[in-house]
Amino acid sequence: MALDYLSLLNPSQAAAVLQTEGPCMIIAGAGSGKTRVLTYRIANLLEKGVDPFNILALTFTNKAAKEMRARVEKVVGPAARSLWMGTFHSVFAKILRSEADKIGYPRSFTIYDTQDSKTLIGQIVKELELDDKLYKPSLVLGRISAAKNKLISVNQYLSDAAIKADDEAALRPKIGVLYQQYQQRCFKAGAMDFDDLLFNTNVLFKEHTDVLNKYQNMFRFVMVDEYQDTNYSQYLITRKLAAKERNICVVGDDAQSIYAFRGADITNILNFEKDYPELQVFKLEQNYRSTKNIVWAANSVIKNNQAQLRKDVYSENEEGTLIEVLKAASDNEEGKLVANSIYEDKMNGHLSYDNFAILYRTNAQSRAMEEALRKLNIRYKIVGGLSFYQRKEIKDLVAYLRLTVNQNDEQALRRVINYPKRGIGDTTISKLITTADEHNHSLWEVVANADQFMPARVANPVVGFAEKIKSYLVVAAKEDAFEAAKFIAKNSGMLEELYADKSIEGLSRYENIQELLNGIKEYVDDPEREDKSLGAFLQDIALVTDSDVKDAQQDGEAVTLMTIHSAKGLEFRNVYIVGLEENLFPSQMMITSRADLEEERRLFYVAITRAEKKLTLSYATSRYQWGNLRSCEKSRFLDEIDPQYVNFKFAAGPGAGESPFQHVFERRSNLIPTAPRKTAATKYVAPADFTPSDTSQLRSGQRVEHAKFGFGVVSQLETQQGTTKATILFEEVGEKVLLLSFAKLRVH
Ligand SMILES: Nc1ncnc2c1ncn2[C@@H]1O[C@H](COP(=O)(O)OP(=O)(O)OP(=O)(O)O)[C@@H](O)[C@H]1O
Ligand SMILES: [Mg+2]
Repeated sequence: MALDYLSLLNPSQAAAVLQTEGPCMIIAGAGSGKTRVLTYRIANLLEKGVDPFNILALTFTNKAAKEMRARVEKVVGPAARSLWMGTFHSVFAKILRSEADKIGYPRSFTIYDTQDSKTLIGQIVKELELDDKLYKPSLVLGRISAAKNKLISVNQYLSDAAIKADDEAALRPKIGVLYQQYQQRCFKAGAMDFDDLLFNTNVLFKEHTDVLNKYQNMFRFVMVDEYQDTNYSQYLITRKLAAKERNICVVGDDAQSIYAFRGADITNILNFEKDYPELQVFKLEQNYRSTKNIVWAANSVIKNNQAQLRKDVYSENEEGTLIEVLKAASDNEEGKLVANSIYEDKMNGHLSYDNFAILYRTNAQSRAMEEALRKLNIRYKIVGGLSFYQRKEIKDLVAYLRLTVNQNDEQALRRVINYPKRGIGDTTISKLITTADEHNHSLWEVVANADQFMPARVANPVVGFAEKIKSYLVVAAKEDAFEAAKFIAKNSGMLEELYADKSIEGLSRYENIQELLNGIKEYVDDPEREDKSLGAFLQDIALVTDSDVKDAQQDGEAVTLMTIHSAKGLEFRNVYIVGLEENLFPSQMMITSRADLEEERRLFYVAITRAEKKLTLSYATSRYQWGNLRSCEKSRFLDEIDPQYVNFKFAAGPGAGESPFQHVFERRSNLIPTAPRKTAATKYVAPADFTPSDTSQLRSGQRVEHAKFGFGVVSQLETQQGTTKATILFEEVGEKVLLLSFAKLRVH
């Protein structure tokens, strides 16, 4: 035995690890070692001689899977590499890659991301001439997604009286029709969205018992982490797979269920008991992660929830420091307080920036934090948010790659048919789309044969485009993903177009493309990679969660910034939970019922329990929202923590609201040599995700933000020969006259 792992477990944990046959469930508190038990359980099975191909372990993020695999490898060696381990989506996408043809999809199906789905829905709404305010793509997609997660097919949706009544009551009677159209279009395009990956796996297993049998025999041992967050569709897949051998082990914590809004269903835990009467249940109550104070505080919060299985979580670790609360006058000041506190703790405790995490409710809150960290020259990485693969130029090139692998991919085709510009106008594109619809052809078929029904002048560039894509197909068939992508980037004209743009933004777009090519190179150079094709690479990136992308990009020690949702299962020495204000956390949008409030509270519980040694909470008394400064009230959650575990010392006293650290902060900024001395406290720093707005409707008097000059107000607009010049009075640099077409402004 490479490692005596049983000595690293308490008796209940060890019992759960040794119980390898039959169904078992561990529903236990945060930090009690559930994930550790799963890991060692797998190691134990392998040591008992079980073939790694017979073990399926489902985790919540790709990152968690990677970590689990690494830990198993430490115990059992390279056998760990052959385990089936990953998120539901990645594992079943892989299975569909070899079985999709049985349910009518190509094996090389495309995976539509959320943005693709929304764009497609937007197009259908337009074509059906529906009100796009009523039928917002995100809302429609939400309804479709909820239906799919409950395994409600288009036909069931259209014929279900209760659903119909619901949609009619919401004045949105056409959702069923949109679902139908959307599904048809995806199918025709050979594409599946994220929910389809699970929905279609269910269809596959239902309609093809031979296939189900094959996987039942293969996955003799099934394990699921974070079971409380599975939805019905996922529940059914695991139930079907485990039906034969009944060796299924699930671990989770009902108090950490935070995905009800996406269809996660706590009744899956209750169903589990019904499905397997012979179930073995293990209890883990000792938290090994956090100090006593943190565990006590977390318990005092969660006990306000009515809907929960009673658990007694305790810690044998040191009592630790009290939980600190920081009160700031504004969101910017909140950022400063947090950045300063991180700096001090790192210096005083000789810690690494990796020990720190800042958690927030919404992605937008990262801006103030980023600004403050940058001013103190503290490295950070953002997990989630606008990821690399969300950037326009990356999506453009990826669209070319997708189209090369699957010509029916309509979203990809539309994205690049006239990019870079090749003389195919909007009217021509509309004509192509209507022709495809009228004749029930895919858009690609129409594009490739445009010369048959369009005058040569119009058809030539369209056919030329199709010829280009066909030539990429040939290259992709004989070259690896890197060579193919490089060829496509050049031949499509994208590289040239981006290279010609010498602005800072243009340069960074060009660099991003290079970065993508670097990434593909790294992918094909991996000695363990068997399939180096473009198709394999695309599948890989379609499934990387944002967190994984950032992970791969950043190295060196850095503070982690992320939403609480993406922090699930993770742990950090020092944790900051920021923005503890009413309407932000708990979120105004999410709380319309007691159940919603309880979900927000569970989210707070998840956040608190990420901390090992020190927890800091912060809030601001005013904050910009939609361009207006609003005053804020502190979150009710702060009052729910038993006050004996909290140190409110910064919130009271004269001058409350001003930063108690202000002087410290200023002094610090000056101490750090790399921070520019004079301007450290005031100089504008553009946020990392600076995305310019559409300025076609810009009016004078409007407040704008420029990546270099900061905030300002438009004082004059002047249009001559189609070129508009804007005179803007900037707060920091004074008046500037800018050409609107180049200016890259964000309108507030
Ligand atoms: N018996 C043990 N002895 C020492 N450390 C332990 C033991 N069990 C777990 N730990 C440590 O406690 C921490 C929490 O464990 P783990 O992440 O497995 O908990 P979890 O129940 O999965 O938490 P969460 O609910 O947040 O997912 C980890 O750092 C783990 O290594
Ligand atoms: Mg865990």
